[in-house]
Amino acid sequence: MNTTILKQHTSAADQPPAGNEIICAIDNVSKTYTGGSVALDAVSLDIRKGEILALLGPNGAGKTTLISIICGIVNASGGKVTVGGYDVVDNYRQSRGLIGLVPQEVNLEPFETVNNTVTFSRGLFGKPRNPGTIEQVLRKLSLWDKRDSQIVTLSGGMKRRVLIAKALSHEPRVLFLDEPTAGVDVELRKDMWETVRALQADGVTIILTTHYIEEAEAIADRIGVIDKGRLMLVEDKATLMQRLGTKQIRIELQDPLGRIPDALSKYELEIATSGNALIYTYDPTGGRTGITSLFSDLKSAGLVLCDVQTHESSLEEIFVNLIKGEA
Ligand SMILES: Nc1ncnc2c1ncn2[C@@H]1O[C@H](COP(=O)(O)OP(=O)(O)OP(=O)(O)O)[C@@H](O)[C@H]1O
Repeated sequence: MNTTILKQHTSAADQPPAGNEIICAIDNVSKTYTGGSVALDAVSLDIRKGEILALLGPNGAGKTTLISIICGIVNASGGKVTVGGYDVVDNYRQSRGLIGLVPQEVNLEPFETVNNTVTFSRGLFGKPRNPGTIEQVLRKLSLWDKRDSQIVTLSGGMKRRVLIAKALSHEPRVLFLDEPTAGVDVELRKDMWETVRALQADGVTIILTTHYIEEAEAIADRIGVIDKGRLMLVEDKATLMQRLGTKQIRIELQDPLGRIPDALSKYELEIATSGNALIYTYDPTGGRTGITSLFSDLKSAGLVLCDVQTHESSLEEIFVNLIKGEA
């Protein structure tokens, strides 16, 4: 999978519209590790209550560092973060209590039972025992039938769900998933996406980091792109795809074409490698698409069509085009 590298890009559209409740505010956060490695450079981002935000970026971009600062595991070199209005440094206990963190690594006690594992995590947050809440969490993650099973007996997918159950055991309002599907097969990935959507339906705000553009495309409401410690872009997925996406029509021809006839030069047309098809690219947001006149001009030019297919840009194509455009 290609990773993405974008130049700085911010606009009024990046800011949440007024009236949206902010659950986590990240203001001008930087991090330089001992030894001089700059992991984050002036990152500002408001996370909206109830959204699924995907932070997309290549290896070493700074995603884990950002999550670790929000969770109070790593200290920022500069800037400020609040969760539910609590400063993550000055009011660590209150802010951390609102956060569930699902780490990248599966770090479970192999011979402990599912129920004990999740119950123990709740205790770490100083919350009183509440078997009813633990039952709800386990049922939500389809682990109730496995509550008395040892971790070692579970499949990889179930172990990942136990990690989520642990993170939800103290009833947080915000859930961070750090690379939830790194290295897992397609089926498990889709299973994880369903789990994430179900949690959102229950009112949990979800922030996930990923290398996979298709993952962001599949489940995120908003997408942030981090590269080399900078937040390059953050925007609603639908707006992003509409704003930057193009549509294409592939027109299969009865007879191969050597060059585009002069009468058609005003259209953005390419000849497909075989010569048996024309590709017409247009902006779906621009009002007039030019399709009607194109078809009429194709006919006047004596071209006989066999088939027509449409194609819309995927998020990956949008990013690749952006990179090409900025290069
Ligand atoms: N404890 C540390 N000490 C020094 N440098 C670190 C430390 N942790 C991370 N870094 C550096 O900070 C940068 C950002 O790393 P980070 O792990 O936040 O990126 P990431 O986007 O989460 O990457 P990945 O997808 O590989 O997990 C990298 O250059 C990394 O080498």
